[in-house]
Amino acid sequence: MTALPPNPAADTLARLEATIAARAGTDPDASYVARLLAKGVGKIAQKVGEEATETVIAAVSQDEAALTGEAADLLFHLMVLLRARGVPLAAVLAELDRREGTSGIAEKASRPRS
Ligand SMILES: N=c1c2ncn([C@@H]3O[C@H](COP(=O)(O)OP(=O)(O)OP(=O)(O)O)[C@@H](O)[C@H]3O)c2ncn1[C@@H]1O[C@H](COP(=O)(O)O)[C@@H](O)[C@H]1O
Repeated sequence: MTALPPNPAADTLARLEATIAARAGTDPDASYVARLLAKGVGKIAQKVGEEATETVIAAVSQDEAALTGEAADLLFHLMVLLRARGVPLAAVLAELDRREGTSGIAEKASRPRS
């Protein structure tokens, strides 16, 4: 089997997932992650929605640096939301792996008509 090349992006997200897990249940006054998790899924989901909106605004009206920052905020809050719902990053990555090579256009065309 051919070895896969190193994947720094996946490493970064895996480290972030471990940090988020380590913060769960710690002092909310000392950790933003702990504070978010203590607020529950509803509040975290709301934050993800807000960060998604800010990312969209940056994409259409701001520079690359602003978009990069908002995208990082969005990914971070999404990772906290996954933790709050008990969905491991590996499950999301496995779903992306499963989709690899399937054209979005072909997949949509294969859906049963409603
Ligand atoms: N990547 C991040 C990260 N990105 C953004 N943020 C925080 O997310 C918050 C978002 O700011 P906003 O202005 O949108 O939100 P807010 O106004 O403070 O919140 P609201 O009360 O208005 O909802 C800020 O406090 C940012 O500092 C992050 N906080 C933490 N991390 C990572 O999580 C790790 C653990 O952080 P702590 O739990 O704080 O130790 C850190 O070492 C980082 O690796």
